[in-house]
Amino acid sequence: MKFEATPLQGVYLLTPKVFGDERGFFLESWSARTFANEGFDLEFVQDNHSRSARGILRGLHYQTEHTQGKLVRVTQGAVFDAVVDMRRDSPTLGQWYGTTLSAENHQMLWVPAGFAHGFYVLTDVADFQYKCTDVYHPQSEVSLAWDDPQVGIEWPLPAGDIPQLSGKDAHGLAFAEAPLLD
Ligand SMILES: Cc1cn([C@H]2C[C@H](O)[C@@H](COP(=O)(O)OP(=O)(O)O[C@H]3O[C@@H](C)C(=O)[C@@H](O)[C@H]3O)O2)c(=O)[nH]c1=O
Repeated sequence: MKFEATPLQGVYLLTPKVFGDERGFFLESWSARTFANEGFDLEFVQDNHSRSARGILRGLHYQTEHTQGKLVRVTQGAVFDAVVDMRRDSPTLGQWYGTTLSAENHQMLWVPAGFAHGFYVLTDVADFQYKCTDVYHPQSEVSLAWDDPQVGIEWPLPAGDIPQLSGKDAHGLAFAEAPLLD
């Protein structure tokens, strides 16, 4: 597994070692030992799997209580995955990072607690799977506006297109109004 730092402290792009043979491929998507060797002592309590159609954007989400670290990957299709630093004392507060995760590149993103997270689906179907370090806590969930101009995420949207959003994500909070995390 290759661990690459991103411009946002604590966020890592991971590229697993893929063993291909005549049967297909094999990879380790999570190994407590491998991550511990890289200095990540993680305990996951929930695994999630969503499926979405092309043009759907989920997010940007975070929880102010039971803040979740997420190890995210795509097992069918491709998405543009994005995170926004919501950590009050972070030198990169309000900055974003995005990358394409796909079933082909097998890459994963480690998103520590303290970030809003979302993704935009680039293929007809995308299966998105992720491990979380804390439980779902809808009472404290925040939807940050995907298109907040102050954050300025450069989503790879076809010109003029608006992504398909859930009701709550269509009314996401502006960054200036969104609660910050300690
Ligand atoms: C996230 C979640 C949702 N649900 C339920 C609530 C709801 O009825 C249905 C769909 O929920 P949502 O619309 O919030 O699903 P979704 O928009 O896919 O939410 C997810 O978005 C991505 C970007 C994230 O980062 C995740 O942490 C999570 O917030 O699933 C759970 O039961 N457990 C969970 O952990």
